[in-house]
Amino acid sequence: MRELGVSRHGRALLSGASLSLRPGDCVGLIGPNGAGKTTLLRAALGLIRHTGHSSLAEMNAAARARHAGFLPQTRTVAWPMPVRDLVALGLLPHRGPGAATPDSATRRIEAVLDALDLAAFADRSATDLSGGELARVLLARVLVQDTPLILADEPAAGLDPAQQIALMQRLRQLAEGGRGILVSLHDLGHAARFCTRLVVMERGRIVADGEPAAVLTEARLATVFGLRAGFIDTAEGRFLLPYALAHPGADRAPAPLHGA
Ligand SMILES: Nc1ncnc2c1ncn2[C@@H]1O[C@H](COP(=O)(O)OP(=O)(O)OP(=O)(O)O)[C@@H](O)[C@H]1O
Repeated sequence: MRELGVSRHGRALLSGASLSLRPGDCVGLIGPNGAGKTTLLRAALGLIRHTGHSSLAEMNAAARARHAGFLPQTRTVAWPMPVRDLVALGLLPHRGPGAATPDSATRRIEAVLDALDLAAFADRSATDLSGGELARVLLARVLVQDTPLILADEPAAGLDPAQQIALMQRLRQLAEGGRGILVSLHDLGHAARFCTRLVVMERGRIVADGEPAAVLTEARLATVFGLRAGFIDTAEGRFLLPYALAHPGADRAPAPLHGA
């Protein structure tokens, strides 16, 4: 994408966003609430009105669905359909509605359900799942779509800690297998650990793009995120752990509770 911009009611929600996603990239899109991460993902996919250039947005819907899978932040399932059928919808870009599911596709669905520990849910209604279970089912639908690019908007939200790590490992593995991943997330520790590259957004602009260690500096953590963080060294590497507000007393700090 080049110089992507989104404005609403005279306010710029996204300005001058340029970014390329290559095979092998696991790019973490990070930034405080309201920084413009969802806006960038949606504009990149052509889902909202924008200015500038995005190669995905310029494709027709069928071609785009073969190029990029999208996991939106909202996880609404309108119909009480079985999990297996919901996941099978990921095949539509490859075969068209109503076509019979070939054996290879059925095997792919079963393999993805197994890989995400969802086999036991396959016949359950998707509307009867817990939030974290549904999140995994929607990821399964994107994986069945089998696209070279995956854009995911806060896919870790609502997952338990083990599932969050499993998700981040999976996204990293997919990148290592040659896909391009662009994932928005708030856990800076996971961003630093699992992403090959981080793009930082602040007030609708990309303010940094590079390797995690170069991007997550003490100064940036303080100015962009309002955080102080430390590093924990373990046998498996170095981990970033935010532990305090950088500016206690500023508007990010919680107001005191009277009478508590
Ligand atoms: N249709 C719209 N009209 C007006 N403002 C909007 C619209 N959509 C989003 N915004 C505003 O644009 C800004 C960026 O929103 P966006 O959802 O992209 O942020 P985000 O970085 O994904 O935030 P979060 O981490 O909270 O999910 C916010 O201030 C939001 O209120």
